[in-house]
Amino acid sequence: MSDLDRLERLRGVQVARSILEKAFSLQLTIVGPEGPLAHARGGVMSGSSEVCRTALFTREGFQRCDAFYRALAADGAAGERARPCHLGLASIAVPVEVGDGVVAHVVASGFVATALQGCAPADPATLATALRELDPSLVDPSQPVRKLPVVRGDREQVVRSILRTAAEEIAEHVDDERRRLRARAGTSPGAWGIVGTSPRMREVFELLRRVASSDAAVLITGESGTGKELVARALHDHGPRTGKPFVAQSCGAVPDDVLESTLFGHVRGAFSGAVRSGEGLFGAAHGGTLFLDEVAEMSPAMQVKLLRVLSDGSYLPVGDTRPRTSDVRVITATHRDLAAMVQRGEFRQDLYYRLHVIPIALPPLRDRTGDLPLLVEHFLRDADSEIMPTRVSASAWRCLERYQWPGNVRELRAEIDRWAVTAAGEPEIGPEHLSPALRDAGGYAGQSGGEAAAAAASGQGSLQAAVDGLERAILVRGLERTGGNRTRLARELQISRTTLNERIKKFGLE
Ligand SMILES: Nc1ncnc2c1ncn2[C@@H]1O[C@H](COP(=O)(O)OP(=O)(O)OP(=O)(O)O)[C@@H](O)[C@H]1O
Repeated sequence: MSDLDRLERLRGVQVARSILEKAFSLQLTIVGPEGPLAHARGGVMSGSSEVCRTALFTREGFQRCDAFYRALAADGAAGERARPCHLGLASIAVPVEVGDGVVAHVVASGFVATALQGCAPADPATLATALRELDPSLVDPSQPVRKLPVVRGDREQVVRSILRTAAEEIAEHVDDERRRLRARAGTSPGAWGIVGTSPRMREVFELLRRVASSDAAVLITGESGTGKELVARALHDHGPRTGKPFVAQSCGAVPDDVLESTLFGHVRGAFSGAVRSGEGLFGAAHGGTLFLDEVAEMSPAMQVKLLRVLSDGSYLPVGDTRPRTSDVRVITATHRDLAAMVQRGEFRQDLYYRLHVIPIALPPLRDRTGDLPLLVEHFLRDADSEIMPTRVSASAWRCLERYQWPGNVRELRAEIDRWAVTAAGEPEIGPEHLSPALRDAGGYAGQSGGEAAAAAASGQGSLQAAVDGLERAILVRGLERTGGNRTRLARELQISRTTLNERIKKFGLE
């Protein structure tokens, strides 16, 4: 259910609508920044007068009516206002104010006003001409024109106060909802369950805060392991669909027929092996969020099917002829440049526009190394291993910072999990405990002591390599500990200074 849907269902709004319809034959519409909800669905507003319905049945009439409401919502004028629509019919709009902003308008429209400032009483002949202009085939438009609801001066105040009551109820609801979301999400990074305080991540959090409470389509881009699924889940958890299902599916490397039945379900006998019907993910995620990862990998045929369900919420299970509908917020992600794919004709442009209403670009880890300390702390805490050191030496930090992290945060997490083995029982994490690629990045070549120990313990590799690895690790740590004081280190290791020098040279530790 979208935000506007919820507003339409508020009790105060329903009562106001019913009074306006029954006592005044007027329609009530909530108009958000994207226009009226009923229009967004391609429908006619409830209680529309016959004239409005007639006009709305033509494409041109629908577009003009929609443009009128959008202009009304975008109009910067403060306070209540009365305007004539494209047909010359009157409307009264009351703003819904939350904080210092206007989030929507509650509008009564489609009537003739006898004494409304800014709206001359509509003249039936002009109206009939306006209707015929929309569609010359309209049969005698003067008929519906005669049945137009009329609001006389004295009743206008009653209409306004009904609209105000509805607007106040909506404002209260939006305010409550915002406070609730702020309390849960806040703007603080940690509150999203996503670690990072770098400027790039702060921009991401700000975007998340703005879009979590809406149903707007979000396209998350970023290299593999940058946290795209984490972000999609955070959007779900901090939005109005929390508590409903969150379902994730990758579209990469999945054959079309499998992906189709996974997403849309199938009926019994639809394909060999389909002994019973199966609900697809669109059905399973009803009311919640469906996260489609690697959306760029979808075949053209699947792109058409996705476009359809995004357009009107309907889809066909494999082997079925009856369309189903589902209310799902779809969030998509890709590591590819979708805009460039559209240009090359590899991805449908119409689908692209549907998907990337709100683009969120996640930076690669190498572009936000300032977040490394927090991330490392976070994963060390997560690893919760009693034998793993929680301190990282300065030289190990140098490796972490210089490394390019092609696998991004996922790779960092795996690296830290590895330390539970390579650095078990050590006082701190040193370069020798890191993976070879990380050590190389920091200028510490060779096999680490931890690796050598792990290899020796598992009986893999030569004994000499294991002994060398251990010896090297002892020297590296010793040099760090003593600040490079070889006399002290030689004493500690109970070897001569000459032997120590030889060893240091052998392992290239000068
Ligand atoms: N900023 C972050 N804070 C904490 N954990 C993170 C962050 N970013 C990513 N992670 C963790 O890294 C791992 C990978 O994240 P995720 O699966 O969301 O990445 P992805 O971009 O969707 O990857 P792929 O494109 O390969 O599917 C997960 O374990 C996730 O929890």
